[in-house]
Amino acid sequence: MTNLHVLVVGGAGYIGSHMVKHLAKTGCRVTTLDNLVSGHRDAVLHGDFVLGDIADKPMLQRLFATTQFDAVMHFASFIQVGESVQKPAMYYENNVTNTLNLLDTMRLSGVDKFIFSSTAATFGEPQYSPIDEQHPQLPINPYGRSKLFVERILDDYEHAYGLRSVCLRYFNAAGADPEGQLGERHDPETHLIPLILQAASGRRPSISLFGRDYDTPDGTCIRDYIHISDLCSAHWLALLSLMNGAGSQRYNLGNGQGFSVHEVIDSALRVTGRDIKVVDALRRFGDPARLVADATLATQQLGWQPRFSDLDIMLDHAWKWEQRMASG
Ligand SMILES: NC(=O)c1ccc[n+]([C@@H]2O[C@H](COP(=O)([O-])OP(=O)(O)OC[C@H]3O[C@@H](n4cnc5c(N)ncnc54)[C@H](O)[C@@H]3O)[C@@H](O)[C@H]2O)c1
Ligand SMILES: O=c1ccn([C@@H]2O[C@H](COP(=O)(O)OP(=O)(O)O[C@H]3O[C@H](CO)[C@H](O)[C@H](O)[C@H]3O)[C@@H](O)[C@H]2O)c(=O)[nH]1
Repeated sequence: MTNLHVLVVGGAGYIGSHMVKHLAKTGCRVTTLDNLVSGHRDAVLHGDFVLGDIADKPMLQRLFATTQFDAVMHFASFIQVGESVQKPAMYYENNVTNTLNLLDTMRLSGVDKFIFSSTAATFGEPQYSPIDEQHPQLPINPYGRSKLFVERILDDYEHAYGLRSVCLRYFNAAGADPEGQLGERHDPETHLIPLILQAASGRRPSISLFGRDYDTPDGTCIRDYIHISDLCSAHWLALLSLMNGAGSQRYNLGNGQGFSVHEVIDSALRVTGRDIKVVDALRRFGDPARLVADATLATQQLGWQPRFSDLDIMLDHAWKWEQRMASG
């Protein structure tokens, strides 16, 4: 299926830009729609680029009236948990209201396949581990709730309008393009791995370690890091399943293997060979001790197999990108 035309909303961001490259490699036609609020124009390496905001309904209507898309992948949202607690209105507006603009334009234009970036944050405090799709979804912050609302809206839109969707609940996206062309470039950066690597490259004086008193073997939080390339392959398989007529699906995406903050720092020390100054800090509000995915359903139903589950490989790819950034 290489003659598909896919609209990638948020394709100038970290995950979206890798997806654009992945789709182009498969031979798909790709259009990126992004307002560049946090994305980068030079991260869109393939296809057409439309500068626009999904808040702008007339712009969406014009875009869908002039171009026939086979499917939409939606990466655009605000993504910081802490900020969502301070500014919930901003999060609900961009992540929910604006997503509704996109969905309504799609249904009125007859585009009925949608792949949505959901998150582990829809689950809230884990009741058991690893977290499968049956786990209750009880988010504890506006960011997680905004994503869960969209999941629920999508259930209703399939029922009423036949709009089929795959919600992919990523755990911790990590790594960078193995060919070194793309990587993570958030500003401000809040994610652990790029922050550690910025401390290694000298772009930051140190990394703060948020809490050593969690109920985990070394006292630091455990997360399930998933390589960006593996996220892209899951999106591709999800798209194929919708193209083949499957109904809506929801999948948790991770490696099923958790690494503590301490283990991530150790990996960065091995991979970079640099000194990394670690400063102990208080717990960050709202961080569960352990978040690990059970991604069995995605492996069984989509045939998805993560290729880069080795933590050092994720760090190595991210380090190559960080060295590029550090050298300007
Ligand atoms: N990074 C992670 O670990 C992670 C984990 C779980 C889920 N997610 C989800 O994956 C998606 C992508 O995350 P990311 O890390 O690539 O984020 P990102 O901030 O790098 O990318 C988001 C992109 O969307 C664009 N955008 C935002 N609002 C827009 C709007 N109204 N109109 C048009 N474009 C808009 C931004 O300019 C940016 O290019 C997000 O929806 C996020 O919630 C990310
Ligand atoms: O400077 C830092 C940054 C992070 N951490 C720790 O490192 C771990 C990972 O933190 P990240 O900020 O990298 O990632 P999160 O697990 O908080 O967030 C990820 O998972 C969330 C779901 O729970 C959201 O989806 C979010 O977008 C996604 O990046 C956490 O234990 C955090 O406390 C530190 O010790 N120091």
